[in-house]
Amino acid sequence: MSTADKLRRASSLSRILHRRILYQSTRSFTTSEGHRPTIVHKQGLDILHDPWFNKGTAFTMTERDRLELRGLLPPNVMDSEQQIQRFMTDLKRLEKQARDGPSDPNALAKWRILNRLHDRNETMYYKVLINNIEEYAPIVYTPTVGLVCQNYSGLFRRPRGMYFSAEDRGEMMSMVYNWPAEQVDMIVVTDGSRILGLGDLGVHGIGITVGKLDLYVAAAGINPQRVLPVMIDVGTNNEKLLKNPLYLGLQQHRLEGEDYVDVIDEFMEAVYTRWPHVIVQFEDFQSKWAFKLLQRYRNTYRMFNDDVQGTAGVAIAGLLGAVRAQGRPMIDFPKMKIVVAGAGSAGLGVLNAARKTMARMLGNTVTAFDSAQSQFWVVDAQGLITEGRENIDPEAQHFARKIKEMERQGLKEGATLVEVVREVKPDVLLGLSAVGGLFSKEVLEAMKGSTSTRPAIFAMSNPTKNAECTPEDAFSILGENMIFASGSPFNNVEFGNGHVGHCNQGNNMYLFPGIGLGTLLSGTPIVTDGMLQAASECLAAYMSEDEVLKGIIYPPISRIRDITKKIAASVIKEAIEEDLVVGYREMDARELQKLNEEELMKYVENNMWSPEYPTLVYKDD
Ligand SMILES: NC(=O)c1ccc[n+]([C@@H]2O[C@H](COP(=O)([O-])OP(=O)(O)OC[C@H]3O[C@@H](n4cnc5c(N)ncnc54)[C@H](O)[C@@H]3O)[C@@H](O)[C@H]2O)c1
Ligand SMILES: O=C(O)C[C@H](O)C(=O)O
Ligand SMILES: [Mg+2]
Repeated sequence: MSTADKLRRASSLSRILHRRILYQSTRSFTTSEGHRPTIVHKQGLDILHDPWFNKGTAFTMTERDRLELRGLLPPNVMDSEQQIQRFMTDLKRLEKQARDGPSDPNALAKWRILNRLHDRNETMYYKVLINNIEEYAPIVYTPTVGLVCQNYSGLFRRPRGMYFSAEDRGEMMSMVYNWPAEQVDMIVVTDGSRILGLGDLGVHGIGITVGKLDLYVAAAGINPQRVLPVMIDVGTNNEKLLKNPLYLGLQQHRLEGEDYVDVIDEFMEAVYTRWPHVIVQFEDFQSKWAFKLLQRYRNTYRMFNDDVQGTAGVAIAGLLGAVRAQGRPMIDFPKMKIVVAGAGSAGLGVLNAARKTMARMLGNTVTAFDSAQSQFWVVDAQGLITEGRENIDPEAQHFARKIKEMERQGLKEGATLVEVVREVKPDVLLGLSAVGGLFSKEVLEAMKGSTSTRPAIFAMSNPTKNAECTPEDAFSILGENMIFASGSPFNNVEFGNGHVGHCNQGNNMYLFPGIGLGTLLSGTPIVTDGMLQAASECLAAYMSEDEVLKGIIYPPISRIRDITKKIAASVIKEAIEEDLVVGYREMDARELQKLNEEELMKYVENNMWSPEYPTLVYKDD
């Protein structure tokens, strides 16, 4: 019997056993008032939102099936004692001094207040978020969302989104109908295996999908009634969670190989059967699956991987900004020497896209590709990657440097980051390593040798504590002239002479909402490289000459709704160019093709949801 079959059998046996116990216990207590069943006239989310009937995670599996709750709660069934223990742990934590991150000690408390508002009144929640996006994006999104996922068992109150678990195999096609919305435009899905730079957080990773969708609503105006956060729980390899009785997910190691792919396949089939036009964004899957799943689905479904593709587009836009900031034209990009620390889903995504962009600028010939390749030096946990590396990840293979060539540069397989920076003297040092402080004083000192007139540091890892360095560290060593970007927000640095060191936020949030909205409104059946490139170029061109010369290479988050609109329009234009445009609602492909620039922007704008109360009218049917 395969592992999958064994698991299925074990789960159905436990359900039968559970049912028997339940039956026996009701039989022996039939006379006692407290144990008479309560008749309810509701099912699904209506039950979970009713304080009289809601039992949260304590709904048994049989009840979940009876009441159409399957998939609407995390998979681990808890008893009321455990529920109270979870609640009390959280309550007590508040009594201690909260240490929520370097910039805001009250971040988690703010998240709770916003989360409660989200549960009570969606329109008001999004109005608050949109009107104060600069202040609250760091609460609902990175960095606080990382802390939320780490503390999710205590913070969990009312479920949001859907949970598909390894135990639901064979059931997903019917479970999707437990979701109340007839139409879903956008799904963000994770398996919780690499949440930001925090590692495997299992089922608690659901928080990141909620955070990403908050930005879809706030920045792209996707209707909040049509978004769906999804957690696919295939187990966790986080030993702490496996031992924690209050963990909300399946307490088993992660499924691997075909068993794993079967679960993801079943999920994709189920959601596309119910909502054939939905767009699925894959988020925070560990690298080994991120690439494989992207290849598996990208030509069949409307999907993309944010960490691989969104990050790549944002990084390219930033790199082009760094070229312009030197007073050079973008076309000089292929001359940049770039050292990348981190060769996971994000690092390799950036490397592949940057190489393609350079090669295109050089004429797209074989020599152009080779020449582009030689502009990158990649350092991972084992140091510089060369062709001498044993068991090299096939995705990283393209960027492995020739041993002879490296010897000429005074470098060898496994050379340390500081050695590489010292020898290469790069224009850009870009980190996607998830190692906080990796750009140490020594590394930044080595960057002083950069041959660039304006060196750039991209410390892109999240959340804040994982940033490869802080802007203070970088500016204090490299001086005012340097360009700085980080994945999580930091404040600008004041030099005390009236000058300011700009801290740009290089985060995929500047792209994914626009990619999703453009995909939706063009109706394209797939998300192509051309569309991603168009999105990235649009972001690169968004900053004015004056701004980039001041070192401002990304827009402030206060402009995110405007930039998202423009990115969506650029994706639609590319879909038209590639003859993939289908249209959306009453706008068909032919009409869409006829729109001029201004009309296209109006079309995008008119389809963006805004948080305004509609007039409600009661109709009994
Ligand atoms: N700013 C953004 O928009 C953005 C987008 C996606 C991911 N990220 C961040 O990027 C980080 C990495 O994500 P991922 O999916 O690629 O993770 P991953 O775990 O797949 O990859 C991490 C990589 O870093 C390497 N690494 C580890 N220690 C290192 C060291 N000491 N020196 C050099 N390299 C080292 C690993 O070998 C691996 O190649 C995370 O912190 C994530 O939050 C940021
Ligand atoms: O979530 C973010 O803030 C960016 C990115 O998707 C990440 O995984 O770090
Ligand atoms: Mg991510």
